[in-house]
Amino acid sequence: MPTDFDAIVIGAGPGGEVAASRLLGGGLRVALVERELIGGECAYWACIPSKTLLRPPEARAEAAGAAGLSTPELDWPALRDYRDYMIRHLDDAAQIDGYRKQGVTVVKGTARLTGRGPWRIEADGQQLSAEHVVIATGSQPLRPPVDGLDQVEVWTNREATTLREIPARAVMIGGGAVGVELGQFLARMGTRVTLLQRSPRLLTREEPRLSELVADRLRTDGIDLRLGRQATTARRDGADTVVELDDGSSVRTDVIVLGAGRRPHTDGLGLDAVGIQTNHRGALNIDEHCRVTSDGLWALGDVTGTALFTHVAMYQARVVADTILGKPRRADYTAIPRVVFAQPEIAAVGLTTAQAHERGNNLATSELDLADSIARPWTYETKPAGTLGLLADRDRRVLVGAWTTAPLAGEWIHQAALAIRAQIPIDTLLDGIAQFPTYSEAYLAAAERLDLKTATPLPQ
Ligand SMILES: Cc1cc2nc3c(=O)[nH]c(=O)nc-3n(C[C@H](O)[C@H](O)[C@H](O)COP(=O)(O)OP(=O)(O)OC[C@H]3O[C@@H](n4cnc5c(N)ncnc54)[C@H](O)[C@@H]3O)c2cc1C
Ligand SMILES: NC(=O)c1ccc[n+]([C@@H]2O[C@H](COP(=O)([O-])OP(=O)(O)OC[C@H]3O[C@@H](n4cnc5c(N)ncnc54)[C@H](O)[C@@H]3O)[C@@H](O)[C@H]2O)c1
Repeated sequence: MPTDFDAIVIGAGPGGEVAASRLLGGGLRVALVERELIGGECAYWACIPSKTLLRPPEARAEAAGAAGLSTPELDWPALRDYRDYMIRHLDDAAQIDGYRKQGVTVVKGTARLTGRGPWRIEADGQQLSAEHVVIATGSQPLRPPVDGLDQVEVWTNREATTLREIPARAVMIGGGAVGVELGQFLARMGTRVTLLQRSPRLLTREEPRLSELVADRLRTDGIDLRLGRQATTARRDGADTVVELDDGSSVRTDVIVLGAGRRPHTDGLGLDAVGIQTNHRGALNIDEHCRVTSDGLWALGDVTGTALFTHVAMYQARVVADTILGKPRRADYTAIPRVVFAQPEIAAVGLTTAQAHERGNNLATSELDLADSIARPWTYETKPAGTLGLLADRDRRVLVGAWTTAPLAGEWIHQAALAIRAQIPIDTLLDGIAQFPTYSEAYLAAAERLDLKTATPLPQ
């Protein structure tokens, strides 16, 4: 049966955009359906504005820490203007125009699946059919179960990243990447921040030692960290919001900022109508080619719940497009870098110690205080900070994990990412030559500390 398109991509975040562009490049007839803005959460309310906002306070702290420099002033209106420029003033007219000129049919509206064999969708009053449908609808913020949350001022990542004025006080709920980045940003802009983290440590998916170092950093920034704590209720008291915690204490604030995780976005997609179910986390199950079904339904990015990063969404989009275009490839999620853009940067890749033990690695670990071991921290700042941890498998003599918090860590973590993904022998790393004086020299120093001979007992 003839179809309107070869492929319809639902959702124009970073994942959907890469899929649409690659499928178009492969000569297919492509429709891109977006209910809000072309560019998705990442471009307007997540990665781009948050990293734009974080850079000036980072540069300011770096200047203050470099010899002979005085602390530059932060100019909030100028930073806010640049943030607005970076998020295109929430206007995607140029993007729509660009796609249409390239030959993509752009439909602005909420897409709903209405049938299969061939796939049919409805969006903006139009019925479209295609051989392939790619679902790239992203995720939405979780609202924690706090009584009275609807009665007080609450910011999700959207309000927080498009903020116009810096609040005097904020209660941040969640100590993951969003909580650490936005919490530090607000604190450095002068907000009195209280951060509530349900777990006993920050960044729960990372090495506990890294969580400890990050907590110390945030406390130095003046953030009141409440670990192992949750809000139970929130209420108004005059101009204040009062947040009550599960230990009986309370905090007065101007705003509550949510960074308590996200859930896959499948509401209203019409999955039931075509017999598709989500898994227990609300995500779409996919196979190694990112197929939801074998008859042309695909999914990628946050909606798959794989690892909620833009680089993962774009990687899956490349896997989907190549497979549709007849060059099948399997997604391999080994060694995805995980960077939190705090100051100093926090970066990790591969397995944590607990994960490595679970997988039966014969594990060797090392931890390096960068200032004790290499020169770059001292030429970089007067009070050098930074730590690198390595995890290696003794039997295979390869790295299986790395974590660090240090200046520019988001850049040089990629050496560990490549070493882990390509299983580069430790002996090659031990024979490596890094430019002097750079942070990259830390890898040799940390690798030399790995005890690759004796077995470590498994934790009890
Ligand atoms: C504050 C914050 C900061 C972040 N910073 C980073 C970072 O620095 N680096 C990083 O890698 N990741 C970061 N992330 C995560 C990153 O934003 C996501 O992983 C990424 O946006 C996922 O891309 P996606 O294409 O899957 O979905 P999205 O970017 O969420 O895009 C999905 C699109 O689908 C549309 N849509 C949904 N349903 C429908 C429908 N039925 N019909 C039509 N359109 C629909 C939505 O409107 C949206 O535009 C951050 C997240 C947050 C919250
Ligand atoms: N730099 C980056 O790449 C970057 C930046 C921001 C976000 N992200 C992505 O966005 C996703 C969402 O980030 P996130 O930080 O919102 O989620 P997250 O799942 O990483 O962390 C949420 C944290 O909130 C805590 N929490 C949950 N409910 C709570 C409650 N009621 N009270 C107190 N604490 C509570 C959890 O224990 C958890 O540690 C992440 O998966 C991350 O990959 C990436």
